[in-house]
Amino acid sequence: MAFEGLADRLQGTIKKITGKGKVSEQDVKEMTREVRLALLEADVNFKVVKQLIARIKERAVGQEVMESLTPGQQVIKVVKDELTNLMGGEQSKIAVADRPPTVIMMVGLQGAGKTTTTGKLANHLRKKHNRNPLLVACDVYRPAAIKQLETLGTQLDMPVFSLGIEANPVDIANQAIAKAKEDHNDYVIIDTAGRLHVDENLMEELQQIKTDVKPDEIFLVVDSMTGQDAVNVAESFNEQLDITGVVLTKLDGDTRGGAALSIKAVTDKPIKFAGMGEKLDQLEAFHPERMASRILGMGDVLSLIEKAQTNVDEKQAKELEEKMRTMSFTFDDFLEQMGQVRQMGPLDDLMAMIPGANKMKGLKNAQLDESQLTEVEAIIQSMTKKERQDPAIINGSRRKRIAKGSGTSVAAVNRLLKQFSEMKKMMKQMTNMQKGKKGKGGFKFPFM
Ligand SMILES: Nc1nc2c(ncn2[C@@H]2O[C@H](COP(=O)(O)OP(=O)(O)OP(=O)(O)O)[C@@H](O)[C@H]2O)c(=O)[nH]1
Repeated sequence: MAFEGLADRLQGTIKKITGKGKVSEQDVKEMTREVRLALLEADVNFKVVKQLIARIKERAVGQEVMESLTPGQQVIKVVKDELTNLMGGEQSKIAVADRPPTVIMMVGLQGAGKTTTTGKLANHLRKKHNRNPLLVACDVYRPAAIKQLETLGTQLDMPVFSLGIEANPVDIANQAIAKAKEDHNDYVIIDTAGRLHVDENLMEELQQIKTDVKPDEIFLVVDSMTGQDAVNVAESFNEQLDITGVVLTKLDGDTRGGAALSIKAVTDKPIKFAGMGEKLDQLEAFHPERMASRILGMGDVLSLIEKAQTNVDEKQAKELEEKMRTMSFTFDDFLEQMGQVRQMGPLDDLMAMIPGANKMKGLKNAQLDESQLTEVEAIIQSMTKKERQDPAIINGSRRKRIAKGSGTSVAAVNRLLKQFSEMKKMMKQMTNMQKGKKGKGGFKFPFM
């Protein structure tokens, strides 16, 4: 899970100070020392750490904390603010050219995930912004790279412009832009060549494309798992190309987060997007504040809601809400609900967005296991239609049969039936509470 190692350490540290009614300078000193160590261990650039700690210290012993009624919490707010600022403060939006098409040039080293990200970005622009991009294959040194982009284009059902490996990348880019104007593509995303290392010839070629094409954005794609190496690569590309933003890939596997926390401070260029998996819909706009929240275990409810809005069918959600209110929610609905939650991505990532979920005892290793979801689905599928609607009729011998049919155990079946009945009880209580408050039910199912 992204930032897991860093998050674990920081959360332990801040827990100690959160509840304090009084915060002494000594407390702040101890906390900042631990934060400093946690960040260095996460491979955050040491200069960046030094400056950050100085700012946290200054604010944490300042008036805003000392005169506050909840100094412990106020200190954590300072840490969160400063982490947010470190990652760029506000979310940085993607450019829109006055006259279409908007041209985005993708640059980066080989293997960083440039081509995959080109596809993901095109998908994001279409899904979230209703745009109609043209993808351009400018990596003429590797025929496989052109093929890879064409395959992505087919998967996404999007046009890909290529002139094979004989043409000059500057010509390809120019002709692609002319074609985009003709075909009314409002974005042109150029996938350029990568190299194993920062190399003079490559930079010259990229500079030529830049001078000729005048892109609205130059996105550097870096692999976040490479930590400070990614920061050094970003520094070189920025010096030579004056990039406009960074896309951090493979953040899903980056438990440390050193690149994410250092890149903005070192290059002064914002992180625009984060790659959270290999699939084409696993690209997220980068929100510094939400990321800081996740690192500090405060959850990221906004991203969760946005994910739910994209992946959960609104009509089905309304129907489900109605069923819950009228208490006619069955195992069939439960199965459907699970399917929708699954579409939202790996459970671990979802849980990281729920405030405090990582602190719930047993949740981390027990209930987050995908195989358990599969088990639950198998059990429900082994019930008869009648049983799914009214699980109270499932007696001892049926429990055994269901366990056998689903390849699980009677204990697992019993557990699920118990959980379901408890969930219904809880729904009833919540519905009653809502009724008491508003006179009318308005219960919302989690994730919706
Ligand atoms: N887990 C994970 N894998 C990713 C992500 N982004 C890219 N990858 C994987 O990283 C590998 C390299 O990606 P490519 O897109 O082929 O790399 P590239 O930078 O275009 O490489 P060149 O075309 O050689 O320059 C592929 O296996 C991708 O699936 C991400 O956000 N998360």
